[in-house]
Amino acid sequence: MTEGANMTENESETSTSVAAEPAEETTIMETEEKHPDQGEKENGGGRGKIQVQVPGAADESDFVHPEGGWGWVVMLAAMWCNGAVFGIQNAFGILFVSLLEEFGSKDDEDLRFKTAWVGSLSMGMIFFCSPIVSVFTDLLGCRVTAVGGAAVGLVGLLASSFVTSLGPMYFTYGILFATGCSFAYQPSLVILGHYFKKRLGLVNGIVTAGSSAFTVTLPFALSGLLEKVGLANTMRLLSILMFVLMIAGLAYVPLLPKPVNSQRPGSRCPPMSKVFNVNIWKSLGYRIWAFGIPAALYGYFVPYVHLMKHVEERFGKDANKEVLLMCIGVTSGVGRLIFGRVADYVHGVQKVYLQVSSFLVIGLMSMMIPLCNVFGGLIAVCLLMGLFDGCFICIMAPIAFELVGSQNVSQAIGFLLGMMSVPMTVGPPIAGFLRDRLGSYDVAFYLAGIPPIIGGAMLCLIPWVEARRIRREAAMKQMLEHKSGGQGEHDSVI
Ligand SMILES: N[C@@H](Cc1ccc(O)cc1)C(=O)O
Repeated sequence: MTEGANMTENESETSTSVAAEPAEETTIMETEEKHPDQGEKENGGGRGKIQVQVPGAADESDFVHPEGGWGWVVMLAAMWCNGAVFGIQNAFGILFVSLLEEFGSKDDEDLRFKTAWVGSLSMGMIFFCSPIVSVFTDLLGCRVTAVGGAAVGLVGLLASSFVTSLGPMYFTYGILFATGCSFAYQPSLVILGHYFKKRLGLVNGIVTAGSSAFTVTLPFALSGLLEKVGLANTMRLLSILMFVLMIAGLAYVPLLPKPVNSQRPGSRCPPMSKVFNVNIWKSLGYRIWAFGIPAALYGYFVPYVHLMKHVEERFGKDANKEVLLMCIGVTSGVGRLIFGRVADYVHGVQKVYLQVSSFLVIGLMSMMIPLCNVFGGLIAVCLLMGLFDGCFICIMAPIAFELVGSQNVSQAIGFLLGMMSVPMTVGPPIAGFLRDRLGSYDVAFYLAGIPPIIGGAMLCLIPWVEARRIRREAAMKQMLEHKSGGQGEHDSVI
């Protein structure tokens, strides 16, 4: 299906593209719970990141989305946001090498373990804050949240440039900068639903390609800068990206009317049931998914943090290591487009198998890293890793739709993002610890390949559980029909 172009009425109402939680002028649509098989029709292919936006139900039916105009400026601003936030995170491996050199002492036994915490805390915080950011976006609106978040991120990054040891860096880069990024990121996805309805899939695809574009270019820029101006000045220059992000946030002029049902009368807060939606937990399939995905991600951020250092150790300081990040960025972008489209042709909850295959390939590729003794091998590994990384990301929203139905999808994804923060945070320090103790990264990369395989195996239960649920529901329905039919006959006799 062409993005956006062939969306049905349903699809455009509940686009799969953006925002994890009901946010400003955004609420969960009060549509009827869809049968899991119907969900496929509504998910519109689910491009890009794994958030879902369901724009405000209030008067949205009367609201005509501009499908362009200022919306294109908003799209560019959101693209910048996606790129700046995840481009910097994805290129952490380059900063990591520099942090080791600048802050580390050769005799520190835990050098890589301690340094990896900086990047992994940062990546983890972005996800950890997700559910909280949704509430803020609800209360303060997209623009204030995004601009405020970018300002905090800017302060965090600038402060990091003045820091000369790891301790404060955990706070400035790992907490402050990342919290700001999280607050800037989520509204950038929510706001797209104010401007686009029919084209939301396409626009979201372009916006998420921002992360791939920055992942392709930033590593080269960072390496050049680190060499020429040093770590502190490089961070100061990176702050410019955050400054532009702040300005970009000003573009998020809200258009949708505030939904009447998203707040209690006389209160600025949404009702508790909107903040904590327990419906998602009723689906066993979702419960398996919400634990299987995080279980698969313990190794996810390990290559982003440690691959650059591993390449230096194996191929020497002059190896063109940035090319590897570039490969991941390129194929991840391509993967999002290809697999987003492939997902449209995969029936219902069977889409989970696409994610299972992604994890299998990502896991195997991670295990292949230590086996590559020629640089070309690593390039091949990174190309494949990126491709299936793109698949895993773009298939998230469609699967959430299948498992919990359109009205619960934003909560389902918001919670999942929060859960993902744990493996994202602990994976890289464990890999660093293994490298510190064992003298090479080999075991770390072998082990990083195991969680995706275990998590993937867990996900294989989902189609089976869902098929069983559908069978039971059908039997129940038949029984009820039978009963009410019998009742009718009885009544007529009387
Ligand atoms: N490497 C991923 C990081 C990521 C993973 C999951 C997400 O939901 C968002 C971002 C990217 O650049 O896009």
